[in-house]
Amino acid sequence: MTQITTPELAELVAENQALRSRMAYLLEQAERNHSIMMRHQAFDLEIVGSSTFPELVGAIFRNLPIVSDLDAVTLTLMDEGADIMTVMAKLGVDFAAFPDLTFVDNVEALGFDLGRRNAYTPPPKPQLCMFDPARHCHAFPDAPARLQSVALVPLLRNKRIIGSLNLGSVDPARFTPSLGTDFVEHMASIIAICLENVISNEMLKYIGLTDSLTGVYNRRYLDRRLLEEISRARRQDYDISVMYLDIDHFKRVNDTVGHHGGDEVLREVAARIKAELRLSDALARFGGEEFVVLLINANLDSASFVAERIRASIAASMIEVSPSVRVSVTASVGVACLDRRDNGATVDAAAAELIAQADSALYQAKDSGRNRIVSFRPAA
Ligand SMILES: Nc1nc2c(ncn2[C@@H]2O[C@H](COP(=O)(O)OP(=O)(O)OP(=O)(O)O)[C@@H](O)[C@H]2O)c(=O)[nH]1
Repeated sequence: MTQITTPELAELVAENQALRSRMAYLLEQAERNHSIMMRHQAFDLEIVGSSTFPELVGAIFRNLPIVSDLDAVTLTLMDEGADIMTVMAKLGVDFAAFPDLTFVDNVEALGFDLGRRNAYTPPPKPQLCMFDPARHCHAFPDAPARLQSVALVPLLRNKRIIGSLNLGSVDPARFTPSLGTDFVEHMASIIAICLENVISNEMLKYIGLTDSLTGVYNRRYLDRRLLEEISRARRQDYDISVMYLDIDHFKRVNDTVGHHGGDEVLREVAARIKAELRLSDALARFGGEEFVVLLINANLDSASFVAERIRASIAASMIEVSPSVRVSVTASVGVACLDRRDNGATVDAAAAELIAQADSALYQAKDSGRNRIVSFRPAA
């Protein structure tokens, strides 16, 4: 039997200790990686589950800095023609709540190295580099102090660049050109899918709620909104009114200037009505040459006052339907205010009643000569 000498024993003990501490270190690393992976999985699940644009963008800005231990996260989205911004604003998205979200109207403004591109050119790679305020001011409009290194990661859908996910750190070694980009590319691909998904959902929602000719809301939207507003007005005890507007002798307008000219008149009338309203009011085309306006926090007198302003603005000047053709139009308006003494009626019944009252006032306006407003006065 061989004897272990004291020095050999000491060496073995030291080796054992080194192995133990190495194993403890590896275990700690594995646990850390596991917890990072779990956090990222939870993040992925949250963004995949976001059904609206503000929900998704909010989740990214709120969680990604924590999950990925970042000091700045911003998003730049491609929005040629400002369609996304317009639709989101119409759907009530408050952009002031997302200062780290910006839009550009051309892909060059994203700052990627695009070179000469054709259908076969691979998509641009993420840029990992030191933060340069002059070069990166668009990606980080509100860069935190001491920002040192950044990653600008293209958001790609079917090789199309839909934007850029911009990550920043105060650690200069966090994003360097020599670092692998698989991880950030994977993260950006999930974010890109989610963004494309919610944006197209919001677009569909918008198309389903708006009138394609005039761009104002359609009847479906107003019917739904009216129910919500009646419930809220009852709860919070304020007045809401409805205005039913019909262009006078519109058949004659069409006969005179043609159907396209008539369409132009409808657009201009919608614009003139809108110009007299507050942001909280809702304007819808109910069909044909009829528009309905829902006025929030307006009693019969103030709604009638707004209606008179609208009537006057439509009658005030001729509408140019083409460079050489102009036409004069007038409109009749019926106005009614929600009767809040009648709290027993269901919200549906109250909505139908309110519209019917405005409609009957409109008929009176037509009957008594057109180009006028009539307010519905309920029996005392
Ligand atoms: N250009 C255009 N015309 C439309 C549209 N929808 C409905 N109309 C026309 O609107 C006209 C409505 O005519 P009427 O309902 O008879 O009413 P009016 O001529 O406005 O007469 P009063 O309402 O009684 O003042 C019809 O000629 C429809 O063809 C549209 O989207 N575009």
